[in-house]
Amino acid sequence: MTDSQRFDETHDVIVIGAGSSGSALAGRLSEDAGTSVLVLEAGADVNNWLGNVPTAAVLMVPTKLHNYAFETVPQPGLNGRRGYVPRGKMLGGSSGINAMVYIRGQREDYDDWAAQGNPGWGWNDVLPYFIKSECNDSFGAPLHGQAGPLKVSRLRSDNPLQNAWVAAGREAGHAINADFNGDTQEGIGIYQVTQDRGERCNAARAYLRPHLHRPNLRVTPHAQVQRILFDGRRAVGVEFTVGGQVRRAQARREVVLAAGAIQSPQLLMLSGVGDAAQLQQHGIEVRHHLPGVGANLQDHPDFVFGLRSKSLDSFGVSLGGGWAFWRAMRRYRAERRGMLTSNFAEGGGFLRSSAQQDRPDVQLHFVVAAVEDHARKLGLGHGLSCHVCLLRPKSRGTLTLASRHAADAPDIDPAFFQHPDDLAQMVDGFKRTRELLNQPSLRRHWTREMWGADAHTDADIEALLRQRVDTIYHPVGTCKMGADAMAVVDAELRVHGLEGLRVVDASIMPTLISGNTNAPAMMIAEKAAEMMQSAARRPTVAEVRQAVPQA
Ligand SMILES: Cc1cc2nc3c(=O)[nH]c(=O)nc-3n(C[C@H](O)[C@H](O)[C@H](O)COP(=O)(O)OP(=O)(O)OC[C@H]3O[C@@H](n4cnc5c(N)ncnc54)[C@H](O)[C@@H]3O)c2cc1C
Repeated sequence: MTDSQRFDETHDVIVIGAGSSGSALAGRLSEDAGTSVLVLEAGADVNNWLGNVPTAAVLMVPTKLHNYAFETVPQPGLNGRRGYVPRGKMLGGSSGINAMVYIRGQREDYDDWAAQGNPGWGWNDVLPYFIKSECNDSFGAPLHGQAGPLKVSRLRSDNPLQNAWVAAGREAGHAINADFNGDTQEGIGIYQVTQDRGERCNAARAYLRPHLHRPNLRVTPHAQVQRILFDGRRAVGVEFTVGGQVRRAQARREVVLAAGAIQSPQLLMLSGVGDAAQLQQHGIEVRHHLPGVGANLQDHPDFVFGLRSKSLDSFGVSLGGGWAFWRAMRRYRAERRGMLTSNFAEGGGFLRSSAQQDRPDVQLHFVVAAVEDHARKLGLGHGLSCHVCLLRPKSRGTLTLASRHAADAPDIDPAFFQHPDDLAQMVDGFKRTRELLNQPSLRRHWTREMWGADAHTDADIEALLRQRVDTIYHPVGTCKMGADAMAVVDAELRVHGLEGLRVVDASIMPTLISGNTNAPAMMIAEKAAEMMQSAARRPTVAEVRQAVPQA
């Protein structure tokens, strides 16, 4: 008996996961009334204050509320500590809990993808899809879009600490950058955010919810896909659980994995696609030996400076802070402005860690709150933070199965600091960031460094980094696009060696981009939607034969 028998429902395309990429893909594909699309999402539809008020993310990022809250395996480079890997579990996926920073990356990132054997993915190729996706309230042509579904706006938090950040950048000798997605990324400035008039604009709000009335679009929350079903080498559907029932849906044209960089490779492996030896260890029948599945995991290693502050413009636990928050709630209700619209990481920067770098290699996030251990540790008082992360790490990790069940976490190993250059570059980045934090305009807003104040020599700083570095939430690369033996998908995002199956999410990035990964995940989906639509319109071999009179 083949997998293709006994289906409960049939659609043209099945999209697994309604995160940043899955929502964008399904929204675009269903614009064609002739294409029926089923979206299966393991999480809920969080269309309430928790999903919409920007600051509410602080309740989800450190907890299991609409968040898988995974952990890494112990990291030898981090003194054996386990890292924290939050991932959104809802319509909108990780864009439902992220910091809303709108960044595309650097031109060279995408030109590198193309040079690695991925035609059609250079900067000039992908820019139109960023523009198509974007509705920017401040910047327009030629680099920005103002008619797309993703609302991108200036922050409405009106926090005076932003001025201190920019002034300190100037004092430290950095260029001031009004648009990190403009001609150049380098410099210090204030981030633009994916917000719609003061509310979070996650991928579901941008691409899915406005179209739920479409008869050809079915979105099923609380549906966890267990495996992809095959008929020979062709993906023909999926098996999923919803409301305690096991169901099977058939895909007439394609199954698309958009479950993100952690769960897309996991589901491929659970479906028998991956490294044969690893699958056999778990007793999984090998459908197709593809050793790159789960390899090539890359993530941004990140250090956070914690700064004690007395400023009531920062978030904190105090009597004065409580009063400020109360007033901010009233303002938010009336105007959708003020403190509650903060994305916390308001100030930004892209710097070269040293003169040897020919383009920015570290990114800063200046946070108007003291963040310790991903906000899992809360203390009394107020504070500020500054993240410094390495943009193009050389370490390569893996994602492997821990069990045969989709509901279990896989083993996530980003291999932080496995490559020695990463640590050395971060030491330089640390020093440049500390220099900036000590400029007079900013220095007057904080009283002391909360940890690491006595780290001055390179050896001290290295030890501090090993003690405290963790991810800044940008895992990619586990189903990498390419043409080499370790590639999982080709440049049209079709899984090598199989039919009717694509991967469309952050896992296909062959190398990590220089910045936050939400807008790129949507760009990937925008491009994939066009590729899938034109593939569907392409005549089959049989149609071509029929059209050409045979001699
Ligand atoms: C805390 C945090 C802060 C971040 N901050 C920023 C930021 O400020 N700016 C930025 O650009 N990027 C940020 N990012 C990163 C960015 O949000 C992600 O890179 C992006 O959302 C990834 O998109 P994706 O489509 O690949 O995966 P996701 O958006 O994670 O979507 C995957 C979806 O698949 C679903 N799924 C998984 N398994 C199954 C299954 N078996 N069956 C059905 N559904 C399944 C999940 O529930 C999820 O909804 C942040 C991420 C986090 C976690």
